[in-house]
Amino acid sequence: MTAREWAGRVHPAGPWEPDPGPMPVPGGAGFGDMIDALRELQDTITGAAPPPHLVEQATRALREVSAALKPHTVPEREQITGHRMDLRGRGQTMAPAFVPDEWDDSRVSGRVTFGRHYLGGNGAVHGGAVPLLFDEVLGRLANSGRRVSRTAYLHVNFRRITPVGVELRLDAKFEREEGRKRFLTAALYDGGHVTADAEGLFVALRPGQP
Ligand SMILES: CCCCCCCCCCCCCCCC(=O)SCCNC(=O)CCNC(=O)[C@H](O)C(C)(C)COP(=O)(O)OP(=O)(O)OC[C@H]1O[C@@H](n2cnc3c(N)ncnc32)[C@H](O)[C@@H]1OP(=O)(O)O
Repeated sequence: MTAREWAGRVHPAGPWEPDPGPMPVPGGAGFGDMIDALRELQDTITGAAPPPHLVEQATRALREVSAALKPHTVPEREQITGHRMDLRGRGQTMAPAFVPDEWDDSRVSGRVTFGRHYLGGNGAVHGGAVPLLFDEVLGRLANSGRRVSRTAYLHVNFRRITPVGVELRLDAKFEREEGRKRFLTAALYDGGHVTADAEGLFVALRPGQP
């Protein structure tokens, strides 16, 4: 079973928890640990001011890891990152890992922490990383139990700074559907305060549309 076929399996409990079934998981049970280690590395490198000799040592070590993995490069449909729905953040590090707590096909509520990697400045998350998180969560909700759609627009309001290193709550809602158009909203909370909110239009793809 390829990673993409595996991603299509949905747990009876809901679309945010796929049913692994009796199968060897693509990448094995440890794939998520590798991705967590990569997240940690991104945060650590972002925050580090190491001496030059340590920079050279780290560069060599990173190149060694890349060289070991490169022979295992696969086409997109067999790629594991982004397809392992059982893992935090679908097993990718592009967006911060969203951890769903409650969900159905019309709403999801969960937690997220932007690590140091996502720092813009003065303790605030980069203004490009917040829409990335909204697109990830709204996109996944838009497609939950429905035909695949793509983001047509995503409007984001930055209400106050989104702090780095703080656990935040994100609530997202499927508002309505008009033909192929799906309208969704979301808000990101630091305690009782909204730091950013979003409205997105997702358009269901026609057969054969990329
Ligand atoms: C498969 C295995 C996967 C396994 C793993 C699963 C992972 C699952 C988790 C995914 C989580 C990440 C989710 C990320 C989601 C993205 O980020 S997708 C990437 C970013 N988006 C894109 O690249 C989209 C690029 N744009 C397009 O492809 C096309 O413009 C679209 C959006 C498909 C629409 O084009 P179209 O199909 O030709 O539709 P069109 O007839 O023009 O418009 C249809 C309707 O929408 C309206 N509309 C279209 N665009 C707009 C707009 N910008 N503003 C207002 N109205 C608009 C039209 O006016 C029209 O309205 P009506 O006339 O019907 O009232």
